[in-house]
Amino acid sequence: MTISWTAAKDYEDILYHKADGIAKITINRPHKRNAFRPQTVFEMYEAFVDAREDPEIGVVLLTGAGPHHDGKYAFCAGGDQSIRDYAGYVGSDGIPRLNVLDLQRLIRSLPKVVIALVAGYAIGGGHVLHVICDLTIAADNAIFGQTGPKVGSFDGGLGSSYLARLVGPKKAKEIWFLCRQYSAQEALNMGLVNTVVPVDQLEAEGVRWAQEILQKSPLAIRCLKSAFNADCDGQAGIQELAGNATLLYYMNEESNEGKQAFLEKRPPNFRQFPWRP
Ligand SMILES: CC(C)(COP(=O)(O)OP(=O)(O)OC[C@H]1O[C@@H](n2cnc3c(N)ncnc32)[C@H](O)[C@@H]1OP(=O)(O)O)[C@@H](O)C(=O)NCCC(=O)NCCSC(=O)c1cc(O)c2ccccc2c1O
Repeated sequence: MTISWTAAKDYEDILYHKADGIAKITINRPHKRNAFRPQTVFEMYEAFVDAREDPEIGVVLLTGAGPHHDGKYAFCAGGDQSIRDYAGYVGSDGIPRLNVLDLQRLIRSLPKVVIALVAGYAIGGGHVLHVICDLTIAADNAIFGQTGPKVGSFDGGLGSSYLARLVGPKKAKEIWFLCRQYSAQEALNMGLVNTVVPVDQLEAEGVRWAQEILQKSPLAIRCLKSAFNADCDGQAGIQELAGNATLLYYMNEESNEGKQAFLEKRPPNFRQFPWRP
């Protein structure tokens, strides 16, 4: 399936494209297996906000540039260890950050579908990124795994608790405690990804899934996404789900009567609306 991407904005560490209701965010540091630094995360955050605010966009594809010169592919190898210091990953401003956690929350709360397209390595914080995406399409060369306990890190948030939701607590503990690498087929078998396709068909498959989703009701998809996340995300999840209820209520005559009455300085006539069973 071919699609004519248009560059939406130029960045240093990512590529950002749009076409036909789909946004594509590509981590573009293949020399580092697409490991992220704070700037990479800031740029991704900005692109995701842009996609959220654009009413034409219903699906975001998240992927990694590649292959690198050595022929290897990567979705993302997590935080750039060469700039990791006390208290986080240090950017050009000298401030250490773990700002990928902000990005994780943004992806989960985005009222649109986010699909990870994974070719090659999805490792460490890069693995967590695909885990929190709504759907994952893996290339047949994809390799999944956590490295935290090997490199002196851990993600005790969504990276572990939500992973356990996907693959079950025993498997999630195995992934974190042993730091092994898993093939695309193993990932499919444990429910970590939705499907596996040949690497040269990865983007086309992602576009196909996106186009199928775009035929569906935006409000239904929006409410379903927040419903899927609500219990895991606690009060923030309930806030999101309830926000969608308010949004729908604002689109309703009954809600409009309250606002109109206020503006017209008259008592509201809510007696015209039924108390539904
Ligand atoms: C991904 C690999 C398994 C690939 O191995 P391979 O042998 O194919 O390639 P190389 O190892 O030779 O790598 C090629 C080239 O890329 C550089 N590189 C790869 N990954 C990183 C990285 N993460 N950081 C920096 N640089 C990287 C590598 O140095 C090579 O460069 P040369 O100049 O030497 O050519 C393998 O590369 C690998 O295991 N990578 C490390 C994976 C890893 O441990 N990632 C970090 C985990 S911790 C994390 O991501 C993390 C981030 C957060 O922001 C958090 C926030 C809050 C809580 C937790 C967090 C967290 O855990």
